[in-house]
Amino acid sequence: MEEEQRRQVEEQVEALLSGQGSEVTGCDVGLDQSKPATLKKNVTYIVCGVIFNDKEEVLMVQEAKQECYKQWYLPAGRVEVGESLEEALRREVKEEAGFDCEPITLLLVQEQGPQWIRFIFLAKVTGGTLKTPSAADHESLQASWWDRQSALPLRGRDILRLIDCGLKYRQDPWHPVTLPVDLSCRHVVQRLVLVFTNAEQQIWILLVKAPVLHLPTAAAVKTHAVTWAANLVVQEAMPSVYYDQDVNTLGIFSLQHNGRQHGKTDGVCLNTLVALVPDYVQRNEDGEKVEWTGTGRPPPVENPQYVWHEVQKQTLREKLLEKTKNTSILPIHSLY
Ligand SMILES: C[C@@](O)(CCOP(=O)(O)OP(=O)(O)O)CC(=O)O
Ligand SMILES: [Mg+2]
Repeated sequence: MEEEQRRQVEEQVEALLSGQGSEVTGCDVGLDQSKPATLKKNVTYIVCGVIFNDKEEVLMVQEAKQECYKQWYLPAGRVEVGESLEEALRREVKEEAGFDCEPITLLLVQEQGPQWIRFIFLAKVTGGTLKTPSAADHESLQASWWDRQSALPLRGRDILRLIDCGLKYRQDPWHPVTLPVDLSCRHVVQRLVLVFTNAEQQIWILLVKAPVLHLPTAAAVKTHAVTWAANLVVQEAMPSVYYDQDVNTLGIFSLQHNGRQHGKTDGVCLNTLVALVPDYVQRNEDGEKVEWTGTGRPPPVENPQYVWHEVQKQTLREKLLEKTKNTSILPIHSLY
């Protein structure tokens, strides 16, 4: 029975690695500290489009808002109730720049806790016309292609890094195309593929045992970064060695969002790869701290709800080791 469950977990991890999602059926950690996500109440999602023309100029919009009047920014805006992230992107680019667009991939997710998550897309123009000053309205004054060299009064310099992300990805698509998977979720959660690897190329994944073996799912709490949820899991699984570990969220395999039912499916599930790396020291059998040599087994779990599963499937092991080494997955940056 357990063997079958382990096999199923490995199958699920392979599916997540290929960018698929899977239904969020429950939450193991943090649900008591988090409420169902409700757009414009306890979560704000922002979409932002990085769009280039064939001269590698980037599409910019001139803001009409009082607080940033006549300053330039990427087309961006808040997701509205009932929208998918891609629908919000298309709407914002149309309203602010006049173009129809098609998302190519997510480039980056930025977060300041579940109450502010920004999804940056690389996208391409598929129709429409550039918004001119004669079409100025409350959404924007106009749009323009920017050569990224000439002086331009910016609403925020934070977009320079986003433009760089887009340029780098166009030149070298260094992670798989990653677009939101249309699966509903009530909370903002991280489903963790939390791994421990050693110098012998072995790799373990931390699993929760009941009701059946599964990947830990942790709800984001508003007082911490979304990615803090992984720390909560490690703290619960191995409290006495928690402070000797680095919990590194390496990136997102896939992202699930549906958004159609306000207050019921406003959540997001981030399927994340997290590496547990002992600090430069580990403890020996006598509990003394010793230099970690990169060999050996993962730190023992102390909570009977958790168990380490050593990956058996060769192809999965190789894929996970490669992802963990090269972090060739969608990045998530906590701006907390
Ligand atoms: C990331 C932003 O700076 C840009 C998006 O916000 P907007 O103010 O442009 O929102 P809309 O009015 O919906 O277009 C917002 C932020 O939180 O900093
Ligand atoms: Mg805007």
